Amino acid sequence: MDVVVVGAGALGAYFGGRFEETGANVTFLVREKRAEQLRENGIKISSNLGEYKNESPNYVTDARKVDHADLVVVSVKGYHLPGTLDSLKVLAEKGAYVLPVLNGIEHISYLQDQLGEDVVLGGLSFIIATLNEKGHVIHSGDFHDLIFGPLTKTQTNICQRIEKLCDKANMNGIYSDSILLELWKKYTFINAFSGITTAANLSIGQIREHDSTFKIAETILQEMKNLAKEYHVDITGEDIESAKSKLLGLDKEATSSMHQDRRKGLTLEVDHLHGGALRLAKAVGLDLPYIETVYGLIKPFENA
Ligand SMILES: NC(=O)C1=CN([C@@H]2O[C@H](COP(=O)(O)OP(=O)(O)OC[C@H]3O[C@@H](n4cnc5c(N)ncnc54)[C@H](OP(=O)(O)O)[C@@H]3O)[C@@H](O)[C@H]2O)C=CC1
Ligand SMILES: CC(C)(CO)C(=O)C(=O)O
Repeated sequence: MDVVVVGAGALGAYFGGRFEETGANVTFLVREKRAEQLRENGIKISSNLGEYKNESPNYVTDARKVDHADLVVVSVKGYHLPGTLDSLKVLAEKGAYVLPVLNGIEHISYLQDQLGEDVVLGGLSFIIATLNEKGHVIHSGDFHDLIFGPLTKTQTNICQRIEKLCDKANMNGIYSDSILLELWKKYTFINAFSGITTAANLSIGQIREHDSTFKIAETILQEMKNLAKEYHVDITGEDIESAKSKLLGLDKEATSSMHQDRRKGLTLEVDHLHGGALRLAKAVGLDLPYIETVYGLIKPFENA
């Protein structure tokens, strides 16, 4: 399969590297600075689940240089998505399907509007990954799940092909028949987890020590359930309990990628995640007071 990865950051370099490892033809579509890093340092994954290195990965800085693509994995931050649009249009015109793996939900309808409904697949990931100063992936934790699935009936075949590719790869690829629900479940979890850890500037263990602080995360889960319902997505009480158990079961040092970005002084995805929930809520006349509060607390740290 010919795969283009747009955004060779933590996620893109990880999953792109894992696909490359199977022998798939992977091209990283990157900007100039990252191209220089790939030229000098290649792709490298450090992980307890298996190391990988490619000293000379395929990369381009211009989508028009890609001859053919079956699949485009989009792994940029929410605030960088508009900047990828011209490239995605070029690749979609060449017949590629687009698999975004960003956290959040608004990007799905945004991409569908721009590229056409049939082009955009549903995708998300559970992984803890970051890039070091050389641009190499540091994967921690013992999970590396890529969940994907069709958002229209026409996408079954490409999703089966992705499943076959994932089966060969060192990752946990999961084909979901209800990817929209999975996207909302992840969005629910991440808004609670990234919201409380980033706003409090604490890892999850310290949050759990204070009932009144943990309660904020629990209430965000509930608010996201109410929001999903307005969009005809049924997140159940059991799903909320399972998200809460996940927060309770995480290693005490664990924290969200947004909180890690805050610690590093990087730009935060708060507008894409919590801001997105507030926009969706406003459109249906719903109040999300806890999410609004957390959004306000994180906002001053948004820009690097
Ligand atoms: N990291 C994690 O553990 C997890 C992250 N996620 C989600 O995945 C998404 C990606 O996160 P992550 O991989 O951490 O982000 P990173 O910041 O590590 O990577 C994003 C990459 O996108 C590149 N980029 C931005 N704009 C463009 C463009 N126009 N063309 C090409 N490349 C571009 C950036 O390159 P440049 O160097 O040029 O700026 C950067 O390398 C986010 O939505 C995040 O919430 C989900 C699960 C876990
Ligand atoms: C919770 C986690 C680590 C799961 O992948 C995540 O998506 C994030 O922090 O952005």
